[in-house]
Amino acid sequence: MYHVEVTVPASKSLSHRALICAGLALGVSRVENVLDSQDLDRTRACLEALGTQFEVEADGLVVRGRGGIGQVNQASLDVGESGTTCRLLTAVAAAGSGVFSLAGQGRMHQRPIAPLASALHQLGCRFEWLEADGFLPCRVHSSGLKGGQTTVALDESSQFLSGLLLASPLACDPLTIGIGGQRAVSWPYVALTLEVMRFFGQEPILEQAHGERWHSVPFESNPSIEPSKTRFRCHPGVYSPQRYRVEGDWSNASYFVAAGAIGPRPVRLRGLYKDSRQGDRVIVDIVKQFGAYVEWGRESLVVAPGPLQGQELDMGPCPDLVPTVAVMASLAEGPTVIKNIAHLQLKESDRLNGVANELRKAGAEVTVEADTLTIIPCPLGTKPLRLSTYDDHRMAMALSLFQLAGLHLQLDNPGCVAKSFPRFWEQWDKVRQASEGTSERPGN
Ligand SMILES: O=C(O)C1=C[C@@H](OP(=O)(O)O)[C@@H](O)[C@H](O)C1
Ligand SMILES: C=C(OP(=O)(O)O)C(=O)O
Repeated sequence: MYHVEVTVPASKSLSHRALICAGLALGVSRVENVLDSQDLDRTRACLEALGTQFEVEADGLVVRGRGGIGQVNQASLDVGESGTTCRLLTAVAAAGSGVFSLAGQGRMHQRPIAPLASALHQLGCRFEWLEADGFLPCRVHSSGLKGGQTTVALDESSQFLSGLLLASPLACDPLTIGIGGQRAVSWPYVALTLEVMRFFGQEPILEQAHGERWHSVPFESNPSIEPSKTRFRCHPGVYSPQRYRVEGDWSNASYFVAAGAIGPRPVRLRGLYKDSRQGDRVIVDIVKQFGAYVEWGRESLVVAPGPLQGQELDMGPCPDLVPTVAVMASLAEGPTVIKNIAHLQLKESDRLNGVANELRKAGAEVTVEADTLTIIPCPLGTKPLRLSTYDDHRMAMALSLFQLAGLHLQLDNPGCVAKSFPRFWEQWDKVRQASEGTSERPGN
């Protein structure tokens, strides 16, 4: 059957991490195929404020790092709406010496950083909250990280730990990072942090407690983490400059994987790495579980529609896929239950309630409990549908899947995709035109 073919952009998470490690390295790195998006602009600008220099090349960036942060005196970091920039670079900046002013935009001022601040406080930094305690804007006063022992709670975000790990080689002394709280959400993202750190020459050691003793263990992306029995041992060191190529983004691939699953046309995706450590690679297993057909070629993945059946899923490790899967579920047969996703409320929008609201407008029956979303598909209406993106890129991209069910969709802010995928609509047009034979976009 005729395929629609799309190329996915570079991984957002890996781009952030590669720029940070290259920016902290001593010497000149090349980071190829870096994601070009609003969030990465923020990470680049913040690293520049901390002393890293960038030059644009044909296929990426030349990055001149100074071997850490050092004495900065004063620096202002505007993290925009990027949680990853905020959490990762707050920890990295705190490894320098000076006063670091941090501010963001929009929803970023309501997304927590208190658990990270508490962990950094244990290492000698002081946070001055400028509006609400535990939220941006704030100032970090630091004379460097002293090493020793700290604990970070990961019930709300894994990014706190990723930040501490990235900063750990810059501490004066060896550092042990314990995991506090009841559970560790979004754990596969920690694997990405470790993978990029290792590439740039630094390797924190994961340990688990067995009785009284701690043992070093290999990192598994999907274990059931017992926070109090998990810790990282980190050593001071200097990142070494490297040539790093960013692979494709599985979170942003999810809209096209789901599009293939929903149909009517199979979708061929290029630019993805089959054995990626990105947790959102699990979208392939999820659509298969729903009933779609998936086939890997040498350099591409083809997803073809099947009769989709609702499922029960734990999506704690892969929160960014929830809007995608929720829309697909409302076009399937039978109920879908998505569990362990309380942290969805802390994203660019409250995605737990936002997804529920918009799916209901489309005709699905949706229940939200503390950390669970239940979706019962109902016949979709035929009237033009005006849906809200909440200025959230993942809401915009996921909701566009409704067009494949023949809905005439209007989105209030389609431009918000620029946060992670500025060329989304170009790629999406191919899918939509193949399904509808029109050239109309879901604009205002
Ligand atoms: O570390 C990262 O690159 C990310 C971690 C996840 O956030 P949380 O750990 O806050 O769930 C994810 O939602 C975000 O898009 C990217
Ligand atoms: C939550 C996201 O990103 P961030 O936390 O970096 O804002 C996302 O891209 O869905």
